[in-house]
Amino acid sequence: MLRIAVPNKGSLSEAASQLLREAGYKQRRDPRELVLVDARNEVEFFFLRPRDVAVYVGSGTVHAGITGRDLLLDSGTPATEHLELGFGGSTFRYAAPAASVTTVEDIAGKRVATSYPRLVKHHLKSFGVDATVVRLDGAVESSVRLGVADVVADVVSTGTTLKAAGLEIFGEPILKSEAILIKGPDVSESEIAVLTGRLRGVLMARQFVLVDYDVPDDRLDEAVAVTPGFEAPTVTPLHGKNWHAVRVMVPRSEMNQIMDRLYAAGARAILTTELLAVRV
Ligand SMILES: Nc1ncnc2c1ncn2[C@@H]1O[C@H](COP(=O)(O)OP(=O)(O)OP(=O)(O)O)[C@@H](O)[C@H]1O
Ligand SMILES: O=P(O)(O)OC[C@H]1O[C@H](OP(=O)(O)OP(=O)(O)O)[C@H](O)[C@@H]1O
Ligand SMILES: [Mg+2]
Repeated sequence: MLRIAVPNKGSLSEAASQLLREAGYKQRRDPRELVLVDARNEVEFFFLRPRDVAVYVGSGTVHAGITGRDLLLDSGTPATEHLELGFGGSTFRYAAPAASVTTVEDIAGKRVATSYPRLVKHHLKSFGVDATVVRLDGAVESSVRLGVADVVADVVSTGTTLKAAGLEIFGEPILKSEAILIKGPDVSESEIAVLTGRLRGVLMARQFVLVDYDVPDDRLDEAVAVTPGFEAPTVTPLHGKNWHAVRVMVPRSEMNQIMDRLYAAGARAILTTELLAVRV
């Protein structure tokens, strides 16, 4: 049975379970459940602390897991990134009280508070900067005000937490993170091919919509040029009319612009439909 680790709390937990649910897997109803067997899909889910997911996957006791790229890199385990999951996006950045520290080089000799010590030490080393890394469990932004650090290195999403703590980001992002599927060092692609295919299918169904339209034969090429699809659109003649019907996938984010352009190209009865799941 395939063993998959899922964050049991925190920012990634709900979205990870929702993604798995949409991919046809059973997910827990009670947030206190730690293990769940999905016998029909031959998968066992382990709900673990987000930070521990990479530890289990890296040690080989669990085949695959969902975590953040920042957590994977900080873990130092041999688990590897397999698939970007399109949620839990954040950047990992340095911040300090305005004007006190403005470049990575300025951190030399100072104290940096973080929950990601390995990641930060590695980054400082790559810049040749010698500094003291203070490891904290969370609420890192308070460390400067409370006098245990001069600089913080932490996850930034909206920036609200930093602002409230009177800190400003400086330097380039240390890392761009998002939720990812990771796999163990000895797990082959084929072992997790069904899981990967299903997750890709859900991500694709979220990113694309299906567009149907009718178009006069003499403007078919013009309309098809607007919606080339992946391979080629499905084009079917309409009965008793010099028109064709076209069915094609288009990016959800461009859906309305594409519908406008299709209308201008003579297409009519333009319909957009949500996709539930996709296999490509
Ligand atoms: N505000 C946020 N927006 C987006 N992603 C975030 C945010 N905060 C954390 N993350 C991401 O979530 C993952 C783990 O962070 P999370 O806060 O869920 O775990 P934790 O800090 O270990 O747990 P907890 O906060 O419950 O102690 C990381 O990959 C991080 O990048
Ligand atoms: O830029 P923002 O949108 O404000 O989000 C970033 C904050 O979210 C996370 O904190 P979390 O809630 O996980 O608390 P923690 O520090 O205790 O982990 C992260 O550690 C930052 O503090
Ligand atoms: Mg957190």
